[in-house]
Amino acid sequence: MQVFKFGGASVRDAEGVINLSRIVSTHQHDKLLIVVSAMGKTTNLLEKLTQSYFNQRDDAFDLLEQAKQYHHAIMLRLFPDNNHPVYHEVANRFVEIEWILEEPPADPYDYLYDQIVAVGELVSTTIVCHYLNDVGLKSKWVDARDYILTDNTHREGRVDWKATETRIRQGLPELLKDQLVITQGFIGSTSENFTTTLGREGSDYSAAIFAASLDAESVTIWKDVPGVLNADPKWFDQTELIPELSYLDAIELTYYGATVIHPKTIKPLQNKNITLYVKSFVDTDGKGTQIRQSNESLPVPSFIFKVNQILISILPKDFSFIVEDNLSDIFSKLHQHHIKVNMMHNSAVNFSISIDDTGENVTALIEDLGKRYDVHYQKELELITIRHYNQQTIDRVLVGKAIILELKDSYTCQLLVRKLSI
Ligand SMILES: Nc1ncnc2c1ncn2[C@@H]1O[C@H](COP(=O)(O)OP(=O)(O)O)[C@@H](O)[C@H]1O
Ligand SMILES: N[C@@H](CC(=O)OP(=O)(O)O)C(=O)O
Repeated sequence: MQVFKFGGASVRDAEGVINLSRIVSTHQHDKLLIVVSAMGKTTNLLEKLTQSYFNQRDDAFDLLEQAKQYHHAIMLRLFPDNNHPVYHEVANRFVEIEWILEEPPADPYDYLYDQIVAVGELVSTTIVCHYLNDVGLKSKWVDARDYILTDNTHREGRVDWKATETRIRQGLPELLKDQLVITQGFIGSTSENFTTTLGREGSDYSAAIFAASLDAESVTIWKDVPGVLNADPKWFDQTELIPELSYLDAIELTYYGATVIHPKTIKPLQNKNITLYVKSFVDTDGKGTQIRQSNESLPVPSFIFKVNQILISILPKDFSFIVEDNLSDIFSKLHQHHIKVNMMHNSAVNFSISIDDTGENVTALIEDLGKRYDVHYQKELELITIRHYNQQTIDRVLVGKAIILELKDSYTCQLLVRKLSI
């Protein structure tokens, strides 16, 4: 059997859903599990709605209305009969958010976030599943929360692999025998049946969880790019397609921030030796990228750009050394504030980290660190990672930039840079 994953970009409008059905129809004789994300930018919108509700601002209902209208417009194109059951089912999903909004917030933010934001995936899969059935592709809607079990770390649920594998193996092979199975990416549930999410862009990871648990032959992630390129085309012109990639290089590229695949996706597939294809949903005949076990190294240098970096330098107040005790304290604070380090460097009296400048939680971290250390920071930096670098590639990315911090090992060069004002 195979697993397909369609992200938000692929189902951002009615044409996207029609295109999905075309792709699926060419595989209708295969056993196929289809993982779908929320449509377009729905997750961002529901995230905004959650913030608005939690802070008791008055636009939460307007944002909900926007989400409803957006999906309604898509449904009008796909389901001309306005008595079609999809309208009622989707309306019921949005009612779950309305119920939450009607009471003042009494639960922690992260918990509320998961209950609200998950509706994006529940709605998109309802629409996709009805459409596939309408065009003659027999499909069964499955609630991913019945299969993917996590701990209760809301917004970053950690998968209970044993329980998840057992549920998936018990339930899904039978359903896959004579129909397509459509389910949600990104969402799971705790053992007490509370909805959790797996972290932003986590639908790729969901696809890998289902595939690994079902010993799938392959996973195909359908994207708006021809495959994995040697840089994000949004930042770099003249990108090259990487036709084949080893699991190791794919893990490294995504770890350093190549957002084309969620970083947690590769490992479960590597463990089961399942091939991952990244293909274009626009040019479906294109070869795309094949990721599998290989000793071949990356054929071309690859670039990863991360903007909006903040470099935080942490110094003990009494000019003592940065020792294990300080380091363990700093790492535990990073963990408490849910902060991922993109680059780090230490000297005897200074520990520096580059992180995404995500606003409130970074401010809280700096305040917290300030209680025990002297803390300095520089904002608006850019982190450039080059995998399989050489001097020419370094020179190419440094035009108009000044290096703040540079780290190199035999395969990877990381440059934290500031734009030079002209
Ligand atoms: N190395 C890369 N190769 C291809 N695309 C990349 C790369 N790095 C980042 N991207 C970006 O990833 C995007 C696709 O991922 P994403 O927007 O998350 O898709 P989806 O929402 O469908 O899951 C592309 O539009 C591209 O801008
Ligand atoms: N909808 C979620 C999960 C996801 O993976 O989406 P996408 O496949 O569109 O990146 C998000 O936007 O974070």
